Amino acid sequence: MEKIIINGGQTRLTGQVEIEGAKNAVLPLLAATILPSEGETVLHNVPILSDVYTMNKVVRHLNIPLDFSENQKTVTTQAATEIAIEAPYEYVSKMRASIVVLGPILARNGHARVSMPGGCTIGSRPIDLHLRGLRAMGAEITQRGGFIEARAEQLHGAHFYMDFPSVGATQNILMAATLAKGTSILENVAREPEIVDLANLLNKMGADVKGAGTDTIIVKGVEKMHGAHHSVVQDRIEAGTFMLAAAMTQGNVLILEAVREHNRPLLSKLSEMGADVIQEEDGIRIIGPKTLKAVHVTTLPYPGFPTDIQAQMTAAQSVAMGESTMIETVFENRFQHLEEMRRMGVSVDISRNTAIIQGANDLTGAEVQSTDLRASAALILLGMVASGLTMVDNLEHLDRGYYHFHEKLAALGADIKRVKHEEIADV
Ligand SMILES: CC(=O)N[C@H]1[C@@H](OP(=O)(O)OP(=O)(O)OC[C@H]2O[C@@H](n3ccc(=O)[nH]c3=O)[C@H](O)[C@@H]2O)O[C@H](CO)[C@@H](O)[C@@H]1O
Ligand SMILES: C=C(OP(=O)(O)O)C(=O)O
Repeated sequence: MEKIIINGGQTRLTGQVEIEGAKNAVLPLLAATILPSEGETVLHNVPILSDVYTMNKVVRHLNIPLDFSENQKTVTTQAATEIAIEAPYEYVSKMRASIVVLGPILARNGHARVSMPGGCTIGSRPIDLHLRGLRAMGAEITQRGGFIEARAEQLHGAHFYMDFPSVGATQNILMAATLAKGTSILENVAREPEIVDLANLLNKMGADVKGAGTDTIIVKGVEKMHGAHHSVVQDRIEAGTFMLAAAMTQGNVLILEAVREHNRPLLSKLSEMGADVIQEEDGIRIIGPKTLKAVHVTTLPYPGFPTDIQAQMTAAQSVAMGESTMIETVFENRFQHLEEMRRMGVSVDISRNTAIIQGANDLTGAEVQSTDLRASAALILLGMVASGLTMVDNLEHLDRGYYHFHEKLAALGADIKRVKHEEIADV
C-alpha cells in the first residue's frame, strides 16, 4: 500500500508535460479488437494503466491473443476465428467499462454472457440504454445470476433514439451495429472525442460508420472486419488536470499536443478565472494568475464541461477568490472529494447536485482518502496549494487513470513523492 505525500504551499509548476493516450478511448478500442475475424490489430499510444491491464485480461479471456508492450506503448491482438462468449465477474466488477464488450461479443458470436457491472462510488450507473439499443437490433436479453445473456442469430440494423447521450451505450450499440445486417441510425448519441476515435478504428477495420462526433451516427453493417493500426487519441482529461494544476499554482506549463477543440469549456473557464491560455505550435500553454477568480460551472455531456474534470475544477474553485458554484448533472454522487477537501479547510455547502464553494488562501495540508479516480487527482492538486503536508491514500483509484502522475508533477517542480506505508515514518 502506498501514499502520495505533497509538501504544499510554495509550489509553482513550470516546464512542459507529455500527455498519455486516453483511458476512456483505449478501453472501447480494446473491446473493438473482438470484431475482426482476420488480421492483426495494433493500437499505439496505449497508456500504462491498471484499467488497461484489466481490459487486456477480458480480451484474452475471450481467446484473443494479446500482447502488451509497455516499452512501445502498443497492444497487438490477433483476430481469433472462434471467440469465447463470457466476460466474467472477476474483471467486469473491477471496471465498469468492460460492459462495452457485450455488443462486440454478441455481434461476432450471436451469443454473449457478460457479468452485470453494478454501481460505483460516483453513482448508480445503470445499463438500460445499452440493452435497449441491442434489443432494437434484435437481441434477446435476459438477466440471471448476476449475468446479462444476449442472443441474436443475426443482429439487424435499427433506428434507435437514445434518451440520454450515454458514452458507453453509444460505444456498445455502435460496435454491435458494425456487423449487423442493414443500416442503423443512432440518434442523440454521445459526441465525445473518444467516440470519434472508436469510429475511426472501426472504419479502418472495414466498418462503414458515418457521423461520429455529431448527435447522429449512421452505420451500414458489413459482413466481416479485419485488423488495423491505430493510435489512441490524447487524454483530454489528463491534459485538463495539468491545465488546472498550472492555473492553481501560478504556474507556466506547456501541455504538449493538447487539443483546444477537446477542452473548450475548461479553457473558457480557465480564462474566466484569470489564467492565460496560449495556443502554441506544440501545445497549449497555461499561465496561472496570482489569484484565481471564482467561477460557476455545470457539468454536461460533451461538448459541455466534463464531469471527469469536475473534482479537479472544485480544487481550483477552493482557492479562487469569491463564491464559486459547481452543478454536477451527469452523476448523482460525485461530490465525495469535497468531504475530504473539508479536512484541508475548504468551505463548501452541498445541496443535492450543487456545491457552493467559498474560495480561500489559507488551506492546510491533511491526511485524505481518495474516493474515486478524479477525486485522487483533485486532492493532489489541492495538496500542492495547501500549506504543509498532504497525504493522499487509496492510490488504486489514481492508477486506474493517471500514468506517473506524481513523477510528472515532480518534474514540473512539485515537492511530491510516493511512498510505501511502512516508509512514512522516514519522510
Ligand atoms: C470508460 C469511460 O469512458 N468512462 C466515461 C463514461 O462512462 P459511462 O459510459 O459509464 O457514462 P455514461 O455516459 O453512460 O453515463 C452518463 C449518465 O447516464 C446514465 N446512464 C448511462 C447508461 C445507461 O444505460 N443508463 C443511464 O441512465 C448514467 O447513470 C449517468 O448518469 O462517460 C462518463 C460521462 O462522461 C465519464 O464520466 C466516464 O469517465
Ligand atoms: C469515471 C471515470 O471512469 P470510469 O467510467 O471508467 O469509472 C473517469 O474516467 O473519471
